[in-house]
Amino acid sequence: MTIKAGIVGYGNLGQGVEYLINSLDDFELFGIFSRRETLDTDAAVYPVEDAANYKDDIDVMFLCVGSATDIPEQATGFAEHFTTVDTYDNHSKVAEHRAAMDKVARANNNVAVISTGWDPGLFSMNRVLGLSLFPEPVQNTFWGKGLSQGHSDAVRQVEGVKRGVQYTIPAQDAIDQARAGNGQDLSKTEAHDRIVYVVADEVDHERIRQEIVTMPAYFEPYTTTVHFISEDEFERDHQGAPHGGYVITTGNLQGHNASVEFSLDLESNPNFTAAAMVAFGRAAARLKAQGQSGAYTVLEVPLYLLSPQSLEDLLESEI
Ligand SMILES: NC(=O)C1=CN([C@@H]2O[C@H](COP(=O)(O)OP(=O)(O)OC[C@H]3O[C@@H](n4cnc5c(N)ncnc54)[C@H](OP(=O)(O)O)[C@@H]3O)[C@@H](O)[C@H]2O)C=CC1
Ligand SMILES: N[C@@H](C[C@H]1CC(C(=O)O)=NO1)C(=O)O
Repeated sequence: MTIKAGIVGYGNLGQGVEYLINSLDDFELFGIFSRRETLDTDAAVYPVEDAANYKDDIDVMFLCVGSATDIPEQATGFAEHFTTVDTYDNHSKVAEHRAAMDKVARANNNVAVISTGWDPGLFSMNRVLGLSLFPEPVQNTFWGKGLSQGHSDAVRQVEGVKRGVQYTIPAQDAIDQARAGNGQDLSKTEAHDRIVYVVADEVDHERIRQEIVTMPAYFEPYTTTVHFISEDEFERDHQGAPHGGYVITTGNLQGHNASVEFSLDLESNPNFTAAAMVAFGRAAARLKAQGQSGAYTVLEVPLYLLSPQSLEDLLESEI
């Protein structure tokens, strides 16, 4: 089965998805749907407002737009016409997003796999797995040091921000405590600092700083530092998007300690997120082919559907 893919949004994530779709044997790229008329790509480019005209040409539409505003405003409109995959990562509103996508996807006999990527995504899967293993599990999640695309997108949505990125810094002593099984009293908000770099006109600096540090869900619970820099400094010092993190779960079984750790070390956050998104896109196409409809988080997608191999082959080689 060759999966015909569309991409909405040609930012960091959209470019990563394009690379993967062009690299994989079971996908082919129909085109890219953008708010901009010209993009630096060899792929066919279409106005995003015309997307519904191509509903019969695309098996899976990858929504590579921002989570701060784009997904809440646009995703259900795509789920009306397409089977979709998104990386929505405002954790506090994932259940709300799932309900909205489920209603539209079911009404239109489409599948919507939401909040894919690594957190939410692979970290979510590993948190649930770790918590399922022990009577009294102790679990901690750490991100970084690295560039959060979601937090950077949220910064860029603040009026007056011309360029913006956010780096997440975990406290090493907190990680050490979690690994030693002493993470029960750790607070994720106290265990991480958030550092933001912004290019903006000086007259807007104080307002922008306040809007960022008080931004609910993204920054308000954390210690956040905002630096204002020049365009030249931004170009010089803020290229690339490395990231990573850990989900650490410890527990005791009849007097025997156990520690379970899932870690990521990413040279490119967007390329890895795209890899997770495309694997769930493969699952979305299969769920649709099975006659399924509605919204699915990563916790609800059978793992084997992500693989390019058949279940039979996986049972032979990977069980
Ligand atoms: N769940 C997870 O683990 C992860 C989730 N994410 C999510 O992915 C989302 C997208 O991240 P990312 O791709 O880095 O965001 P970008 O800001 O790079 O792209 C988002 C959108 O902005 C538009 N855009 C990009 N560049 C320009 C430009 N130069 N001018 C005008 N518009 C532009 C694009 O739309 P258009 O082409 O129409 O202009 C694009 O769809 C994040 O908001 C985050 O929430 C990211 C990483 C991990
Ligand atoms: N969704 C995140 C992926 C991870 C990174 C992160 C953080 O640094 O706070 N939280 O979740 C992203 O957009 O990069």
